[in-house]
Amino acid sequence: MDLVPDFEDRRPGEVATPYPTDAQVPGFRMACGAYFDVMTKLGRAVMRILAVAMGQPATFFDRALARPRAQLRLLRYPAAPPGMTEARLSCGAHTDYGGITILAVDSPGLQVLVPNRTATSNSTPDVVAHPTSRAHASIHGGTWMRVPVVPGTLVVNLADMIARYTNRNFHSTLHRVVHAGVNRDRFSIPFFFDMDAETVVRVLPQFMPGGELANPEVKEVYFPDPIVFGEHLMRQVESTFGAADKRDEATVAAS
Ligand SMILES: O=C(O)CCC(=O)C(=O)O
Ligand SMILES: [Fe+2]
Repeated sequence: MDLVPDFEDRRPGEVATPYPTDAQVPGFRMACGAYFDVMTKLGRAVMRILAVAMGQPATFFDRALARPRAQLRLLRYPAAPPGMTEARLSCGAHTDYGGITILAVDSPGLQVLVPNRTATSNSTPDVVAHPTSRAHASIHGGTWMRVPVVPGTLVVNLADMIARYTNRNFHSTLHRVVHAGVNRDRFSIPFFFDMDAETVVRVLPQFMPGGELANPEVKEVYFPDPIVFGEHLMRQVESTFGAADKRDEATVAAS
């Protein structure tokens, strides 16, 4: 049995889960709205910092973020049933699709892959457990690192478009959730802060091999062609949710 999140605000092609009424859960909707607004402000600030880190003016993303694609998900991973000890994926290995994800978690479970650039005998075989990791053909395994829970902090994951702008000098973090053998629920709140779906994304010249910001070890041009973010999004959503049944078949050992 896999432990998958049992609530999120929407799945592709579906309308958002209706909010409970104020009589049912007083203040819930208002709190979600307030959190969304604060995260949008934070998202803009983080993207400005990221722009500077990418050698661009702080305003680099402003146009693409005039109408951001922002989504808040409220996830609950149910506690493992009594007696279940097997380690199974609660959320299969994947990368997020757009700009950044700002994540609040209440308990451990999130793991990120620290990739090897070149093949070694220690390569982790289950990196290919999820269809979207096809995008990671150049990553020859790596080590799953447990992300510590530090009260009062948020986790920021870089997503696919940042890897594209930087020719993978900045990674779009491959991550998964392992919440098994734990007898209490886990809650997490990812806020996906992405550019307008019409944004055209191409590798910045500074990150091309030999470019002034490029790691000399990165010799390959991973993304020769520009893409429209919305098209990437559609493809990834189809491959992720279309294959959801197969997604978590692989049993994983938490490293
Ligand atoms: O629950 C988590 O910690 C991560 C969730 C996640 O990666 C996602 O929803 O994309
Ligand atoms: Fe994610």
